[in-house]
Amino acid sequence: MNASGDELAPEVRAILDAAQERPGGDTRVSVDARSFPDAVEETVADGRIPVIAEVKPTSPTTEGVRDDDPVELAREMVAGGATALSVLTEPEHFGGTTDSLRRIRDAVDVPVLRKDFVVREEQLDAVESDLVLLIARFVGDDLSDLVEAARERGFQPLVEVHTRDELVAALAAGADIVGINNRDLGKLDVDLGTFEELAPEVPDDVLLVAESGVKTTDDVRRMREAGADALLVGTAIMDGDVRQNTHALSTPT
Ligand SMILES: O=P(O)(O)OC[C@@H](O)[C@@H](O)c1c[nH]c2ccccc12
Repeated sequence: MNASGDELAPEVRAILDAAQERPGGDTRVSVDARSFPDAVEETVADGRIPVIAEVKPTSPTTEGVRDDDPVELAREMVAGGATALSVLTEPEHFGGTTDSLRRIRDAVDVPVLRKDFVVREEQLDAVESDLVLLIARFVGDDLSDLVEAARERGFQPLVEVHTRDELVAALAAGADIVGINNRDLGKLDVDLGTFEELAPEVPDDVLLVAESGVKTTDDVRRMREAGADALLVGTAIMDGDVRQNTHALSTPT
């Protein structure tokens, strides 16, 4: 697999070029992670739907920037019933910072996913988090090594895939938390059918997350019926009252 991905939307190409240059941390982190599988189980036992709410100040597919205090947004998401949070730390295209992740993780007690374009081992050391995103398309042949490097530091790696080949690579790398991204990072368009197509190929003991494009309770139901253990929602939560939006999407209808 080509680690850089040849046919990428220009915005994504720019994100990836910037990510490749980004330095890592100087010292190796050692994380005492909050268990994501336990958090999912507790939510289900509570009769609610596990939602990972994403603090995403902006993105290449969003208009404008939300400049509220990220910590306040995070608290509201948890008050609305979020099982976990996803925090963008990519600075140039998503308005994220490692500092806001640090502050958010101090302020809440749910597991926090670091959302970034990690392509080299030392970039794992930039900041502590409970889960860390590894995007199969971008790490290519280094996936197994990065999964292992993440686990050695105490992170729970969430491996993101968009195609069958990437899913096969993720499972071969030993991923036990897999996110199927409905957004094609080549074209940036979203199709919930991606999750429906790939989910049946995922073994039952893998925790499966449906990512991107989930906007309504109907979308939530559709992804749950297709086998999603949890949903990762950004835009539809960030648009408006984040507490109310999180509550609506995590409440069974
Ligand atoms: O805003 P949405 O459509 O709800 O999507 C959230 C999340 O899945 C999306 O932000 C995302 C999925 N994979 C990524 C990788 C990097 C940055 C962002 C992402």
